[in-house]
Amino acid sequence: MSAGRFIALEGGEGVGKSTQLRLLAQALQADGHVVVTTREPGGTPGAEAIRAMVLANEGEGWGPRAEALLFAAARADHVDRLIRPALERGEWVLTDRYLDSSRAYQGGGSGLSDDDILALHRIGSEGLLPDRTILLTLDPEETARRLTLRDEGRADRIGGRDAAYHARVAAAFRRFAEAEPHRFTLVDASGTPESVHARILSAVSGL
Ligand SMILES: Nc1ncnc2c1ncn2[C@@H]1O[C@H](COP(=O)(O)OP(=O)(O)OP(=O)(O)O)[C@@H](O)[C@H]1O
Ligand SMILES: Cc1cn([C@H]2C[C@H](O)[C@@H](COP(=O)(O)O)O2)c(=O)[nH]c1=O
Repeated sequence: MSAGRFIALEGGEGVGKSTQLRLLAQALQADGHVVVTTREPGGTPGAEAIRAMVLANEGEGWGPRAEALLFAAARADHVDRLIRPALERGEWVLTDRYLDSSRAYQGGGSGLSDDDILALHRIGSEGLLPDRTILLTLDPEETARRLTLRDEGRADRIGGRDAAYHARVAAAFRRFAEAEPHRFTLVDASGTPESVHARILSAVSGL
């Protein structure tokens, strides 16, 4: 059996991660691979329950530390019950967000240290990292246009944070990608879904 591969799609709100995850899964399946598609927070019943708690607009929400712990707990369940078993079966796992979202949002956006986020990941998920992380980048104006068309002004608790928060998130993603080029590939998310898909295919061709 060939080894499984683990790919994460990352980036800010509405850059096209879910759209590209679907297209990549279809291409890999057409190539004969068994593909598991999933998302964070979520992917298992426990992690989806945490998703509902952290993203709901009702109630007073969570402080940055509680939020980071909840995302790490959701990830621990996701890794333990879905991601590792699929990789051990030799399947390809494609996830819409993973650890670098915690580093960018709870770290870059909310001010927790990167060391603390990585410590939670070591404890929760034994530090499991993707084979490749595709960071989709898009200018804020085009992102806003896509989100307005999709959401018509509705946003969840984190998506609804102000522009300065999301600018810090985007800057943090870029810093990580520049600091860890062996792990990240930056992909321009502008243009048609098909043209972005072609860039992603070339980014994963080495796998
Ligand atoms: N290349 C593209 N050009 C124009 N519109 C696009 C493109 N890719 C995706 N879209 C549209 O933009 C919106 C956001 O895309 P999508 O839901 O895939 O983004 P996302 O990054 O997964 O969002 P979120 O972070 O909220 O989960 C959707 O309405 C989608 O149809
Ligand atoms: C994994 C993860 C996610 N988030 C935030 C990012 C988004 O605002 C939501 C997820 O919803 P989407 O449909 O993927 O946009 O949660 C976060 O803050 N930290 C994380 O670790």
